[in-house]
Amino acid sequence: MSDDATTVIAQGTFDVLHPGHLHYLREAAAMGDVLHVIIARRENVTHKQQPVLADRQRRDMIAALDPVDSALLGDREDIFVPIERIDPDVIVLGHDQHHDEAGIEHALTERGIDCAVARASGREPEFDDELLSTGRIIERICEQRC
Ligand SMILES: Cc1cc2nc3c(=O)[nH]c(=O)nc-3n(C[C@H](O)[C@H](O)[C@H](O)COP(=O)(O)O)c2cc1C
Ligand SMILES: Nc1ncnc2c1ncn2[C@@H]1O[C@H](COP(=O)(O)OP(=O)(O)OP(=O)(O)O)[C@@H](O)[C@H]1O
Repeated sequence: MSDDATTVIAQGTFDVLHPGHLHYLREAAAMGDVLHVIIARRENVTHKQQPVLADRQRRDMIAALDPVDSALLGDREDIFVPIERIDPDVIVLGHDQHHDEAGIEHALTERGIDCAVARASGREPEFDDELLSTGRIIERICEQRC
């Protein structure tokens, strides 16, 4: 890849995969030439229930998806460590992620990382019963199989 390639970072938990994840990763990939995806460590998922699936399993599934050039497990302590290493041009936040653009931009500037922060769009269900949320899929499994 040439030096003027645009490098993009997406990130998330990606527990049980669904088409909303694909929508986000396709949109992130379309913002540049190379897409790196950071997979949140289980211990750092504190804003909702922790993932059912192991860190490596979630990473390996994301790595196999077409829009993704590389998938890596996040840092355990400092979310800016992988960003410093990858040195992206754009970080894409998911449509519903609790991180705010201004806060991330401020932290990047403080660390001397020159990088834009963008927000992806959300994808709505295209047919009745399409589930676009890991939490909802797990609820459905519990309702129908437990
Ligand atoms: C720019 C950025 C970088 C991140 N890097 C890491 C990381 O290195 N390690 C980690 O465990 N979590 C990291 N995270 C946090 C997770 O992705 C975080 O849990 C995220 O909010 C998951 O949201 P989701 O469950 O809505 O996908 C990062 C988040 C952002 C916004
Ligand atoms: N329906 C959707 N449309 C667009 N992006 C989505 C959709 N669902 C998830 N994403 C994005 O995918 C990334 C990973 O999402 P995450 O792993 O939190 O899945 P989730 O289905 O939202 O989980 P949960 O239901 O537990 O909140 C995030 O950036 C999130 O915004």
